[in-house]
Amino acid sequence: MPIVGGSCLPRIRFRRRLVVVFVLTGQDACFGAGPTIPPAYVVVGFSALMSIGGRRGDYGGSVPNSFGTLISSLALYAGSLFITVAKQFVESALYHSKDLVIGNGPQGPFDHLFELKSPLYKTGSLQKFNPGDLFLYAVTDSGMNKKWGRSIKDAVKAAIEGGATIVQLREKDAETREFLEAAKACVEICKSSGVPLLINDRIDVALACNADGVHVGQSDMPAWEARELLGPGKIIGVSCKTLAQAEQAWKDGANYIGCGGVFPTRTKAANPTLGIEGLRTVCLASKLPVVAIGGINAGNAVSVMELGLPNLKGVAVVSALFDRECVATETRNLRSILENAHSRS
Ligand SMILES: Cc1ncc(COP(=O)(O)OP(=O)(O)O)c(N)n1
Ligand SMILES: Cc1ncsc1CCOP(=O)(O)O
Repeated sequence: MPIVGGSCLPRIRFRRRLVVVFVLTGQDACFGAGPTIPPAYVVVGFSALMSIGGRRGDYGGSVPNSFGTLISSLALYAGSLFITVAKQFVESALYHSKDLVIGNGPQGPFDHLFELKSPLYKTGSLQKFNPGDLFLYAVTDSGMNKKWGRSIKDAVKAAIEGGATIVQLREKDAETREFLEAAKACVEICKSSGVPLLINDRIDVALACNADGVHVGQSDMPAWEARELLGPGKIIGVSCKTLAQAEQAWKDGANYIGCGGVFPTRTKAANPTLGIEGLRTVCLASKLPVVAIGGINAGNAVSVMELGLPNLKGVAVVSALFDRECVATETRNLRSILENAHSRS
């Protein structure tokens, strides 16, 4: 601080100069590798010095000159030191607990660890993922939308109108440039409705259109590498069929897993079916929220929701929404079925 020069200090007695120097330098000081001195330390140091300096009665009577002031200052100092040490202790415990599995439950008790360690968390710019958004996950398919004469943009608009809570652009056949243009338009639509938009597989497209995140499969870029590229504020979903894959997704910093195919589907070729029991097994082991996918429609969605597992947050659907004439109507219908089932469970 440039003003901590003797000539810049006001004309005051030596002890009070000492106090001013202490206050001005103390606010940026560090003890060894420890934390920055919080303002409370500075205040305490200030009042302690004033109480010592005050013994000779040279401060004009505005600060009480007492041993009590010194004692309460020291008590305040001890209190704030305790809070700092306790905070470090808890953060360190969370850090070292990252890979602990507690029972077989789905709770994932330390899943906020990543956010705690993130610098963005401290600046308040970390976008929090809400697992409840997985409730009705609309996953697009360019082939189906073409078949019904819809653009990706219109399909996404209709799904949101019908009540989709999150959208994924899964455009397997699209050219990159065409896909990026469509993705940018969908980002705008989703942003204005407060619905997160994820891109299937294409981290490059997700970055270019500033999507809310990506969904990756077991043969795509590993989630931890996607996380490094996207940063802590983006949503990452991983397809998982096994307990080991679910465990890995958690370790890699994913936000949720997509588990399926639960029922047989024609949308994804050569995709083994897990069945409801397979879904249950993965959900019970997963420390991340789960969305079920594969052959889910208005006729069987209730059997998925009725599993009643706390980390099974919803269903992801392609053909039951997009291989239909009216996307908004199908989405609305499925949403109401899910809500009814949810309120009963
Ligand atoms: C929510 C959700 N879950 C699973 C998948 C399947 O993803 P992936 O294994 O990458 O297969 P493709 O979608 O790429 O065929 C998904 N897309 N979404
Ligand atoms: C992408 C994907 N991953 C597992 S099953 C599946 C297809 C889901 O499509 P649909 O909802 O039409 O069965």
